[in-house]
Amino acid sequence: MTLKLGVPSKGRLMEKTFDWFAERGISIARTGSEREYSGAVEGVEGIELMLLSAGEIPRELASGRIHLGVTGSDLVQERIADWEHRVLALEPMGFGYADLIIAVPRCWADVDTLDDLDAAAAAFRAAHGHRLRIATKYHRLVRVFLRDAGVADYQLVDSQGATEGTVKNLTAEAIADITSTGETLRANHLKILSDGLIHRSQATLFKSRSAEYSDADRVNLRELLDRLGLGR
Ligand SMILES: Nc1ncnc2c1ncn2[C@@H]1O[C@H](COP(=O)(O)OP(=O)(O)OP(=O)(O)O)[C@@H](O)[C@H]1O
Ligand SMILES: O=P(O)(O)OC[C@H]1O[C@H](OP(=O)(O)OP(=O)(O)O)[C@H](O)[C@@H]1O
Repeated sequence: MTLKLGVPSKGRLMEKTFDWFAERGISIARTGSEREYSGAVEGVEGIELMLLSAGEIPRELASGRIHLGVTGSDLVQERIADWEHRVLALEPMGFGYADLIIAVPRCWADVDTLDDLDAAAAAFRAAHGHRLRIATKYHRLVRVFLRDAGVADYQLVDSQGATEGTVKNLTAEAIADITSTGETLRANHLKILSDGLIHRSQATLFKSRSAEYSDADRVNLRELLDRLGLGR
C-alpha cells in the first residue's frame, strides 16, 4: 500500500498547492503532458500523488480512497455529512481564501441583517404566495446557518454557477455564494448582510479518518508531516 495524497488537478488551488509543498521541501509535480492527470511526490518515500478535481477531494477523503487531500474547507464542510467525524483538518494553508455569505439586492433598503431577512421573507410569502428563494450550491451549510439564525420562511434553489445572476434573472430573490474580492457582488447590485458570513474558507490539508493505514503508511505519514513541520 502507498499513502495517497489528493491535490487539485487544475483551477485556482493547484499551483499554490504545489508551491506550498515546495516551500516545505516536498516537490510535487505533474508528470507527462499538461493535460495528463498524473503526478509524482519527491522527497518522501511511499506517497502516491492523485490529481483530482477540488470538488471531488472531499468525497475521496470521506470514502477513504485517499489518505490526505488538499481542498477548500468550504467544499469539505458542504460535501461531507458530519465532516468532523470523517476527516481531520491538519493545517490551514494560507491561500484560496473565500467567504461564503448571504447577499440580497442592494436596493432592499430595509434589509441589512438576518432578522431583517426573516421579516422580509414573511412579507414576501404573504405578498407572493410562495417563499423567498435563495440561490446557492452550498445547500447544507446554508440550511444549518439559517436554521441556527432562526430564519425559516425561505426555499433554496440550486445554482451551480453564475449564482449572482439569478437575482437579475428573477429565479431567486437572494443568494448564498463564495466571494473573495466582492467584484461579482458589486457588479450584480448585491450587498452582504452584516451578519451574513456563513463560513471563512481557505485551502486546507485534510487527513481521512476512514482510510486504512498500514504500518508502512503510518511511518511514511509521520515522515511527511515532520517534513511539513506538522509533526506532533
Ligand atoms: N473567487 C474566488 N476566489 C478565491 N477562491 C475561490 C473563489 N471562488 C471559489 N474559491 C475557492 O476555490 C475552491 C474551488 O476551487 P476551484 O474553483 O478551482 O475548483 P472547482 O472549479 O470548484 O473544482 P472542480 O475542479 O471540481 O471544478 C473552493 O474551496 C472555493 O472556496
Ligand atoms: O468576489 P469575487 O472575486 O468577484 O469572486 C466571486 C465569484 O467567484 C466564484 O465564481 P467562479 O469563478 O468559481 O465561477 P462560478 O460562477 O462558476 O462558480 C464565486 O462563485 C463568485 O461568483
